[in-house]
Amino acid sequence: MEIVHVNNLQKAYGENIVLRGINFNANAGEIIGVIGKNGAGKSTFLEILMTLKPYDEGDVKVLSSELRTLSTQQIEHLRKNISAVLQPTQFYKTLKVVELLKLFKAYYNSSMDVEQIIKDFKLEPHRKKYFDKLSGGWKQIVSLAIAFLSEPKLLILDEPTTGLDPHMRNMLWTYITDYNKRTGGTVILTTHNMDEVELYCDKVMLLNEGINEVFDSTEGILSAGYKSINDFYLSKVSI
Ligand SMILES: Nc1ncnc2c1ncn2[C@@H]1O[C@H](COP(=O)(O)OP(=O)(O)OP(=O)(O)O)[C@@H](O)[C@H]1O
Repeated sequence: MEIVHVNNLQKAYGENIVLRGINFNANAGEIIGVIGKNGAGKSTFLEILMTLKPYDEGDVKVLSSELRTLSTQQIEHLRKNISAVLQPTQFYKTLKVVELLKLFKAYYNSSMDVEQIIKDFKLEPHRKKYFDKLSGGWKQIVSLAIAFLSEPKLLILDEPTTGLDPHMRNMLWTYITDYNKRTGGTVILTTHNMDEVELYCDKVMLLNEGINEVFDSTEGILSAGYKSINDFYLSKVSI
């Protein structure tokens, strides 16, 4: 089942043409890594999928809805089935971690167990701390835990592991892959860590000069003769 379908997507900020014709699709249950150098347009692409940014040309279908044709109400409905963690946030100043998780559980009407989430994300020592007072990495972990709490069909993560220590990075990837196996949820993420892409992603989209220069399975790329995804990236992308 197709979860996302993108055809000839184009997006400019004024004179700066960032996306020049992206073709992309994500099927149910896939984990897809979007890679490319700083400023390539990865976040812009994810924000469009998340219905947070308008685009200039092309078709973008998410969970069978063509974004351009949706009313505000339909967009709100669609957003309930998508979860996203974009760049780390500074809100929720006055709530403790456990209160935040309970609040979002109620908001999403989620059947997930908050105590299990606290355990899975190693949040026990931080449960009574104010979100505002957590370190950057732990804020990110809490934001990720909240994203999973909605049991989304589509999860969009912008550099989810940046700033996490190796144990937390490992914990997050274990959670993502388990979630994906358990629920069949689709995950689209950006990262600059090519080892993670190689280990955990089914498919890779390389954004370069505004187009999807490569969109292939991780295995397909490796079987083309590259030693690693890092090797592939360095060969394909110039500074
Ligand atoms: N709101 C905005 N207004 C104007 N230009 C923007 C805006 N957001 C992004 N850009 C520009 O669009 C281009 C792509 O930015 P984007 O953040 O999508 O890239 P990225 O691949 O996610 O980069 P990075 O890896 O550094 O996070 C950059 O040239 C950036 O300056």
